[in-house]
Amino acid sequence: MGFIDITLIDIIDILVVALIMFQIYRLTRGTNALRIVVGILIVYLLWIVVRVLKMELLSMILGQIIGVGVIALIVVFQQEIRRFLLLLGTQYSHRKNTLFGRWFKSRQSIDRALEWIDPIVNACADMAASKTGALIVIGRSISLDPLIERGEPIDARVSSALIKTIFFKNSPLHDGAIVIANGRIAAARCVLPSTEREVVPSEFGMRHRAALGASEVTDALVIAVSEERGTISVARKGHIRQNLTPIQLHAHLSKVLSLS
Ligand SMILES: Nc1ncnc2c1ncn2[C@@H]1O[C@H](COP(=O)(O)OP(=O)(O)OP(=O)(O)O)[C@@H](O)[C@H]1O
Repeated sequence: MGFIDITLIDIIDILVVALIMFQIYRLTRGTNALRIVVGILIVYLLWIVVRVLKMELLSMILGQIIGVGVIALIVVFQQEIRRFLLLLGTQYSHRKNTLFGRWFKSRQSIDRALEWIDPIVNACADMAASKTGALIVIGRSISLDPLIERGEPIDARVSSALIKTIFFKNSPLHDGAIVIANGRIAAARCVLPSTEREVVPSEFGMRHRAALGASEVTDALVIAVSEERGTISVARKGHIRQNLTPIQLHAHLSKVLSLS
């Protein structure tokens, strides 16, 4: 074109910026952080306009604000930056799984993963029927050590009876979540990070917010059994599927965990 020269590098540049903006939107959607991002964009656009109009004083002030703002941003967005890096890691490892991992993954390890789905589903079905609240985190590729370390170590084979015993109302371990890692119940009484989203279904209390939160910062599957409603929900990648029947829960776990 005559006065605008667009090279391949420009197109890649625009696509990368669009991708970064989209990821920032995904991570901040529904939280206060989205408003902060919009505020920053407005200040930045204003700065560009002011510079084009050669308004020196205002341009200098806005320039200073943006300069200091970078440090303020790192402090304000600690959580989101962490999530962004985790998301990148997750996507990379997921891609590795799809391209090469599945080639080398033995049928044996998939069968092993499926072995402990039955006890989990049976326990959830029974706990839902008896309206026993529960929170179960099933780890995949991202390490859950930071959650496990804050809980009560268990290191036991996954069994339906053990899960129900842990969440039995009078059990000293029933509060918090259990974490299943490498096919073993690693710990109980684990405290999960709560979602910071403002918009969640009105019936969600702390248990379901914690399920969503843990699924936002890790690639784990998080099952919540509601004490109030006797329903089963599963959170994954920041999305939650509610009111699952035991059969639907089984199908969902089998599908997701076979791909781990
Ligand atoms: N951050 C957290 N990490 C782990 N467990 C949590 C967390 N927050 C709450 N819980 C668990 O959830 C229980 C309280 O759930 P609450 O009633 O507030 O949630 P809810 O989503 O309404 O669930 P329910 O439908 O079962 O009542 C706590 O007793 C605790 O066991």
